[in-house]
Amino acid sequence: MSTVLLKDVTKVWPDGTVAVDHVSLDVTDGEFLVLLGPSGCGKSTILRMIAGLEDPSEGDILLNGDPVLELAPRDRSIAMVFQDFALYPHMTVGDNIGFPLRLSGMEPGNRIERVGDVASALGIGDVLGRKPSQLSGGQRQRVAMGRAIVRRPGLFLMDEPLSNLDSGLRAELRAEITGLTRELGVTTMYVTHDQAEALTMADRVAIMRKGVLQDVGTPTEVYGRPATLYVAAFLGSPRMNLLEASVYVHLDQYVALNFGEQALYLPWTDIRARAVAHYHGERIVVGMRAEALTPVAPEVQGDVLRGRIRFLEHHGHESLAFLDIGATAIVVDEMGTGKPEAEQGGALRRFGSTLQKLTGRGNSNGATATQPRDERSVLDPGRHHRRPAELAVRLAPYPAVSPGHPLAVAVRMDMLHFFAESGGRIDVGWR
Ligand SMILES: Nc1ncnc2c1ncn2[C@@H]1O[C@H](COP(=O)(O)OP(=O)(O)OP(=O)(O)O)[C@@H](O)[C@H]1O
Repeated sequence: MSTVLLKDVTKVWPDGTVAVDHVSLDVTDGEFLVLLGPSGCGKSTILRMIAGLEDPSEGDILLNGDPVLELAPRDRSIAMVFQDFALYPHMTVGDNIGFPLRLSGMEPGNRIERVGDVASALGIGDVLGRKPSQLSGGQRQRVAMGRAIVRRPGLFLMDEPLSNLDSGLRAELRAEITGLTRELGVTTMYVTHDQAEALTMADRVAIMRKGVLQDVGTPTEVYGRPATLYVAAFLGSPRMNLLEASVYVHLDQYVALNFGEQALYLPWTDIRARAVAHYHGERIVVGMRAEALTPVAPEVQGDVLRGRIRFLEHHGHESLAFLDIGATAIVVDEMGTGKPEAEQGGALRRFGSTLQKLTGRGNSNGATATQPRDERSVLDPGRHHRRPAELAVRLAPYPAVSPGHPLAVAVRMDMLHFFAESGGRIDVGWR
């Protein structure tokens, strides 16, 4: 049983690369936490620091409340599995799995029993007498996992253990890994760049970008209410539609989100309207996932966007239509600091200044209206770019439409996401 606590941890390599940038994270006892992010974002470095293989440049890492660097390696009770694992080729599967127990001096009878239990939990009980060369890739990876977990570590660290396997095997092993770690109650940190893997396996997902922790939450939280534009863009398939909108406030009536040729209206009674109203006269990014969009008959009015199908993608169980709606899409390459907008300190100040603009007087919540415009984070063209939007909409498997057809889609306003151009989420009380 283990807990892990990272307190403001930074890792700067000697060449100046900041691999991990002030990351704070806690992993509770028995939790399965997935570290998710693109290649080079610092995931492996975090695991290696927790294992005591690298020292943090700043900050503390506590294992069960004790600084990890003060613990002797044998007292850490950590097992690690990597993408490139090496089995002992001359040993049988059983001997490979049992090797750590032999090293620790466990008596052969107990050893054989423990190896048998682990092997059958991993579905390799029938190949214990084989050599690694006589196994499939998936079986070899199971042996590597068995060898890591057989000592019953308190903490299991896995670094992309499935990335060399084909997709069918990956899906199968995902379920086995989560089943096994839950059964054993072992705290697990699992690194991957595969968002589907993260969302299906994790109790909680921690999403990283360029060494910075962007968001931490259950799969439902990070998918349903992503903290930053980057997280919104990273999670989900098809990707979230991210549209540039200019905001216009009609006080006490609605907040108009203008997408160019058409608009949506957030009623003033909507709890998020006031947060979005801070951006009166400015541009924000409105996110809508395909599940927030439902094709409707052309005559339907209300919260509807209309466009023409540019192209269709057939995925077997569904089709995706990509609509030209005369709007501008934001394509995220790299986004600002990735900190929630509230932490960037702009939201309250901007609300004050917006209300002043609208009413000519100060606001009622006591926020000051002194934020100069040029202090704001602005769109950095090097970090994300715009292009004509192709709104992804889900259709039935064999839709009775083809490219060029007009299509109207009803928009679930309660499923919209609002982000500042600097990348932070702007609807207050967002989770
Ligand atoms: N020993 C090292 N010396 C210098 N830079 C390093 C070293 N190890 C890693 N880095 C750099 O630190 C950053 C983070 O690397 P890390 O391996 O933690 O990323 P990652 O998210 O695990 O990537 P991947 O998914 O590709 O393994 C990268 O920019 C990488 O090039």
